[in-house]
Amino acid sequence: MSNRQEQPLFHDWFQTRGITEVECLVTDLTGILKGKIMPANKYLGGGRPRLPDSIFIQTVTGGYPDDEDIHFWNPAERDMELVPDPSAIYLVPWAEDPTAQIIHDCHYLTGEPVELAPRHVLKRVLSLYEARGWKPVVAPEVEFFLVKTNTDSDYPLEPPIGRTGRQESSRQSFSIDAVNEFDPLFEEMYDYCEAMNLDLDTLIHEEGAGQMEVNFQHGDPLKLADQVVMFKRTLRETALRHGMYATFMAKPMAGEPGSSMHIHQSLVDAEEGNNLFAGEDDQPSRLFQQFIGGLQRYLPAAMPLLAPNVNSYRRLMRTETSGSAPINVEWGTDNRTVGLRVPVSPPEATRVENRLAGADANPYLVMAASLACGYLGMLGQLEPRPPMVGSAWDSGHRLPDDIGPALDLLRECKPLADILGERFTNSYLAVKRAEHREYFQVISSWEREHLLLRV
Ligand SMILES: NC(=O)CC[C@H](N)C(=O)O
Repeated sequence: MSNRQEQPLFHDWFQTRGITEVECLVTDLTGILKGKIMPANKYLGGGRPRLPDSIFIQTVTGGYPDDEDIHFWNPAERDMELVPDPSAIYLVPWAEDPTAQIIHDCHYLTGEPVELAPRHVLKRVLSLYEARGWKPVVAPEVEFFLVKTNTDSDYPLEPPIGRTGRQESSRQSFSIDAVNEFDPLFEEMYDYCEAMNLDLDTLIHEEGAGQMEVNFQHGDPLKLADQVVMFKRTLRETALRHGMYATFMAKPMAGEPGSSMHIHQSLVDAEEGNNLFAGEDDQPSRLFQQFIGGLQRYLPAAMPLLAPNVNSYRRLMRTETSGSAPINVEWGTDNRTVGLRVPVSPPEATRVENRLAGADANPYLVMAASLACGYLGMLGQLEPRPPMVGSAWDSGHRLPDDIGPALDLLRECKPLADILGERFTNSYLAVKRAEHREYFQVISSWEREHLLLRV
């Protein structure tokens, strides 16, 4: 690829901030940032950085799927060129030397985009909307826990010590002072986010000990997925600087609720900007109903993208500490027991909040999957089931309860694979199966506790 239209823009951006170093970033399937670090002058003057496309068939532990799962794979790793997105350039506010971090797309040397890249998968879904004159709008809400640093993986995580020198020991949902326990950390987090132009809206204390949530301003899905990736990195870094870990695991502690990544979704006319989910007489539109019909039909098969780890399904179990994590695909007005909540709002803000994804998921893939399901519903004019009134905890259409059955559903769902891309879907399935097999080789403390001397 020889065009370099973005070069003058980067040149000015770098010059204004005295940038000496560039981190070229690509998100892998898990959401881990991979890439290359380059001196700024080399980045501006030289060729584009390259990576092998095998970064997209790596498991979270850095392994690769077995041969039988990967028969579709070309054994020769192909090189990809990293192409920067000029709208995804951020400062690294904690770096000593002025450093830029830029999110890149991946292209083969022939110029075709790499279908395995999560950012490409989201772009692919968005292009289907664009072709119909539709523009989806999303607002993510991301939960996380602050925990004490922990270097022994066999040892359970613990809530951190706040400014008072104490650990939280009761439910502190929405408490301002429980957030302020970590004031120096959050002050720095806000400074960093401001320096990076991340559109944070609110910060609240969630139900768990040391569990918080940030909400983002609604906007374009690609931009917001980029921002969630950047936010996770920023918060992890800030917490480390304050002697803690920030974790986005879906269920980090057994006796505490899990962490979600709720996504509010609406649809606007690309030209006029009016909300297409708002109907006549304050009623939601047919498109809105069909979007929900699509979520209900296809989300069970999309669960491996919304709940991608063994740990994700621990959040989705009905227990005393499951803490409003829904385990169904029902919908209802202002109902937090359903997977698809419709907040009470003026017609122009008509939207549905998909509450199923865990905070551990890759935001590009969560948005791609959820928007793909809604798109299929609108295309097929699917009718939703009647809205749920009252609690859906013990009723409603169930979801797969583990990653294994969830992967089986995805493998059998051709309409989703067609939208997300067949090569991507096959690779994703193979990588997740490999991770599941690897997990199964670890003998847990539960087995030692209960089986060692009894069976
Ligand atoms: N704010 C909430 O609704 C809590 C969500 C819950 N923590 C979950 O994992 O889904």
